[in-house]
Amino acid sequence: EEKSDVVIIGAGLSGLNAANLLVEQGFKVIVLDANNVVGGRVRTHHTANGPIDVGASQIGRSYARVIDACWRYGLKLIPEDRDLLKFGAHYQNHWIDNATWASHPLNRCEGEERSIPPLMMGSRLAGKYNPLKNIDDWLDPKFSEYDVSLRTLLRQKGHSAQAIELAALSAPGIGIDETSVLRMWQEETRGALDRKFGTDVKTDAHKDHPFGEAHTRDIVNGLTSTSNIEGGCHLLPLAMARPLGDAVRVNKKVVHIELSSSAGAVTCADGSRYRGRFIISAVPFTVLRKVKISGPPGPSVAQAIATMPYANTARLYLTVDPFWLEDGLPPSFSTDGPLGMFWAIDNHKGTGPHRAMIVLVSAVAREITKRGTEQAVPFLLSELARLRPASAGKVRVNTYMDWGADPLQLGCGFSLAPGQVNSFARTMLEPWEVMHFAGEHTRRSDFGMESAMESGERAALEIMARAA
Ligand SMILES: Cc1cc2nc3c(=O)[nH]c(=O)nc-3n(C[C@H](O)[C@H](O)[C@H](O)COP(=O)(O)OP(=O)(O)OC[C@H]3O[C@@H](n4cnc5c(N)ncnc54)[C@H](O)[C@@H]3O)c2cc1C
Repeated sequence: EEKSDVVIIGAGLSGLNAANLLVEQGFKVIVLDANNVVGGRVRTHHTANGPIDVGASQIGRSYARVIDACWRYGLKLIPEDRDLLKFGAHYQNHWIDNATWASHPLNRCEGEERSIPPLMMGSRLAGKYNPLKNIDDWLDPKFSEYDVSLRTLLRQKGHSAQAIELAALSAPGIGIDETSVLRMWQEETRGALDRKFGTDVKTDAHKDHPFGEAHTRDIVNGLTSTSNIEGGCHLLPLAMARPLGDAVRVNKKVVHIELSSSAGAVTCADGSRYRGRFIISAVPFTVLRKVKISGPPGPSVAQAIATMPYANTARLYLTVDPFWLEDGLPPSFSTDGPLGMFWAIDNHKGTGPHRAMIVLVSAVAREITKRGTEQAVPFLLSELARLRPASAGKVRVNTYMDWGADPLQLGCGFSLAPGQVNSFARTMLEPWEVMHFAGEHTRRSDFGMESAMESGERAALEIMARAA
């Protein structure tokens, strides 16, 4: 049995940030990760066409901790080059041009709903009613009445049946019924803050991006609105693990955590055991709920571990010849079928190969996971060929990633079901005996990678205060 001050479970950004901060303050730490490499949801696949970030890639201007870490470790931030070509939609077996959708015979929406492109309905209507001003308002009990699903909110606001049906195809989070509106607004309010850094986002040809992104190439404080890490985002967790040396152990799948009021012990699948005065769980609750936890009953976090839902995304990364020049249909498009979305990425030349992605979220992502990776890729390619016969022979696969199928993740990001902000989100950070919690799912005010860093910092500070 090996002893340390703090045993950290999970070597994603949250666990690694907590570890580095604790080591700086003189704590002995051990970081255990079940995977054979650190990084978790920051992962780069090295393909014949160069590195592809299949997890996190985008670094906003307001990502103080992530940018600081990149600069500290000498990683080069480069402007993101992922402008999407014009979007349309394949809806009820018809091709829809967003520009003429308002007068399309299939459009049965009402009033101002009519001019919202099908793909944008979920995020536009969710955003329209967002009353939050500050990034932690989502946890303020004064907004507790909004801990409801988007469908409930849209019905309360009198939206048409078709607007709600379209919102269901594109709702942020897991889906229109599965995610609390407060959780959607947390992400949106934090995203709005990011867009305020530097210059205003200009209205440009890419404003109909499904996630509301609009990349500006203006340089402010050395950064464009969205940066990537040259060579791949995975270089960041690798750099953060390096100073920790052999305190980071990979291939260590934690299967049992024993807790008391004075210490904790962790057992791995290979039988190795680690004892610590404190423990930090920095793994998603999808996987923590499969780990046996013994000791006194847990506080409200136990309910969160057992029931917190997770969203999924699966993505097929392609190189394509511009088949849209042949069929005249929109280069990028959303569908109401199992293909999800096809994103054609501008190569800034028009002709020649382009990068492209098939992006599945919500219900279609859940469905693709059931097929298994080997069947998923041919299935998605056949769907693309069915919808766009001109793509035949013009599509090459670079790589594929389904986060719901990864047994160490079982999803791409946390969600909160309607009612869960009120039932446990405000109190779930209370430690369970000596176990503290980090990970993007324990965020208070940030999002994406920055929320993982935020949470690792908070958990480290909690332990420093308790140990003092
Ligand atoms: C497809 C995708 C795209 C994204 N894009 C962006 C983006 O562009 N910008 C952005 O800011 N954020 C993005 N994110 C979010 C970002 O990746 C996450 O918020 C962040 O990486 C989460 O870090 P974490 O430390 O909380 O968890 P994780 O990275 O999930 O780390 C958890 C670790 O726990 C390990 N583990 C699991 N089970 C066990 C066990 N039993 N024992 C020991 N170890 C275990 C795992 O192997 C993993 O390494 C994206 C995420 C995904 C999936």
